[in-house]
Amino acid sequence: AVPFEQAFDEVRQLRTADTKAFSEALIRLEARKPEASPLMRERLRVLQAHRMVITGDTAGAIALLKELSGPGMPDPLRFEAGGLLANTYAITREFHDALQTLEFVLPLESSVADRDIRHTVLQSAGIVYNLVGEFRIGLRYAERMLSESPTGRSLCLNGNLVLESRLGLGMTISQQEADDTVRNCEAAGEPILAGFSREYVARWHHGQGRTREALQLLEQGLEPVERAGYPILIGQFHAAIAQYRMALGDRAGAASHARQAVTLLAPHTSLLAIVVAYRVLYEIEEAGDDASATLAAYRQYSDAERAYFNDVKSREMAYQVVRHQSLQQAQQIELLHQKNQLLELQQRVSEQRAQNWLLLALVLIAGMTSVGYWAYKTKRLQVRLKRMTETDALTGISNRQHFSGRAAAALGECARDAEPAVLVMFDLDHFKQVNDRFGHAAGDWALRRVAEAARPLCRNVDVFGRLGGEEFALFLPGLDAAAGIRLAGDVQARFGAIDTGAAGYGFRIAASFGVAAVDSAGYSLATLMHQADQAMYAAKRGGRGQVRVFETAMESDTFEMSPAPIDLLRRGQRDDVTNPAATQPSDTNAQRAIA
Ligand SMILES: Nc1nc2c(ncn2[C@@H]2O[C@H](COP(=O)(O)OP(=O)(O)OP(=O)(O)O)[C@@H](O)[C@H]2O)c(=O)[nH]1
Repeated sequence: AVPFEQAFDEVRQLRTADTKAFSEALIRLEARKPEASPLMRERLRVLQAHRMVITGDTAGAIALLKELSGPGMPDPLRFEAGGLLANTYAITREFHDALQTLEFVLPLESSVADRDIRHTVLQSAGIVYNLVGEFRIGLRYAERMLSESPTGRSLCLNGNLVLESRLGLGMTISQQEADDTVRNCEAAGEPILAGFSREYVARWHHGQGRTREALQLLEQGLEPVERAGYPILIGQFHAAIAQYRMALGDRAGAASHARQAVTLLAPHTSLLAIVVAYRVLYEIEEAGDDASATLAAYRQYSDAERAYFNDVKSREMAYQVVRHQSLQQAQQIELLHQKNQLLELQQRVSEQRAQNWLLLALVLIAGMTSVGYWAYKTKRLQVRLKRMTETDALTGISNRQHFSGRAAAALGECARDAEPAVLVMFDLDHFKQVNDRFGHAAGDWALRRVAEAARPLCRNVDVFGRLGGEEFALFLPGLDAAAGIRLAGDVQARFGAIDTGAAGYGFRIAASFGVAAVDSAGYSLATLMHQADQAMYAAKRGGRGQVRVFETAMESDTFEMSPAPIDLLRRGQRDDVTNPAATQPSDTNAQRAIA
């Protein structure tokens, strides 16, 4: 007999290709359980959960998969089981749970070396994101997997994911792509997946006005799909055939297929295919002269349509609920809120001013106490508002504007007393990947931890601010460049100690630091900021995770590389110039920073 692991892989490959053979082979494999390693035994349970899903015991599968993807289990197992769990939730239409499961499952991808397992889970993720209307994310997963040259079943699934996402986004598809996808699925011996690809391609043909081709494609594919025995897919075929026959004027054929679709799909009230089938039946009745039959058909059609739209809405809602709001939105809201408060305050102040005269009279009677109270309240409001406009909403430290104001004032004092001063600027490394891989909420979490980590190292006279995005600055009056370097090192060490596990992820936080002191910049904040930025830029270019002090050579460096003005280099273009990794996703540095 073949070794257990090999037998296991063979059984696993059967799971969608031939469900009956899969169930039988799984029973034989279960008998060999004593030979299996502890991890393989748990993976065997994942396959058992898969069988439960196939046989309709989704509740049993969910309970088992929750256990297998639980926090105590090894990461690769959690990943594999969690992927199937998300998939199962999608089948039971619990999209909120599906998305929440993916939130913890996807970051575990790096713990799994086996491409097939990784792709299986990423494909489930792609399918779920498409189901909630996030086709762009689905497409991104599919394209990422395609870049790893999948074969067989995986190639077929990815092709389907690409077609589904592109159709969802209203993008174009090439004839070649459409043909290849169907052919790849057929070649993989996956009749059900081949059926799905035919269905997508037919939909595309129909959308392009080639209804005859769409019809032919489905009619040719109907027989193998019926043999594969997956009722939803067979129903979808019948519904689409009915729709296309109707469009081509064949009412009798359309009616017969529509009825078959309704019979097969009746338990799944929120499918688009059932809406299509009912619409065909309604259109046929409408052309006849039986008014009450027309009305009855119309009711069924409109009920189905309403159920479908409600379902689409609730899926999209699930995504919105699970996805944490992006910072930009949050900041915009915050800004509006602050503006409102300012207006409110201005109004209140002017109202209060008007009332002050009246108050004067009252003061004569009520005494000074009430004036004091009034002034105190106004003052408190003003102070609160001032604080709000000065701080960065996410991290609670100074925002760019306030930082600049305070640093300029402190620098002025240093100039007057001929004291040293140093500016330390830093920018988190590969932060985009934190957002991309773990979501904006994780990125926000990291930004807050970063501010918290650096703040305790500041003295009262120091100014600490967030300049924007993942860029921060510390202004240290009375200190020189050497002290700035030391501080940068201490801050970096504290970043290294941040436990991202607390946020449920595993990534490393590091930054590139640029230091500039008044020895080189003079007492101009603009020059200090510019020089610290140049030094930080050199730290990025030098491999990130380092501290660099400004040197005049850096200045000329920049200009040699590009004649663009500094400002332009600062925004966006800098990556292209200094970080070839930006265009090479396989950059090993980038991988390491996240791992
Ligand atoms: N979560 C979150 N992300 C932010 C915020 N502000 C900026 N970002 C993101 O920070 C990322 C910055 O990316 P890049 O400028 O490409 O830099 P990077 O990925 O850190 O790479 P290097 O700086 O070159 O090491 C972008 O993805 C921004 O969307 C924020 O307030 N919250």
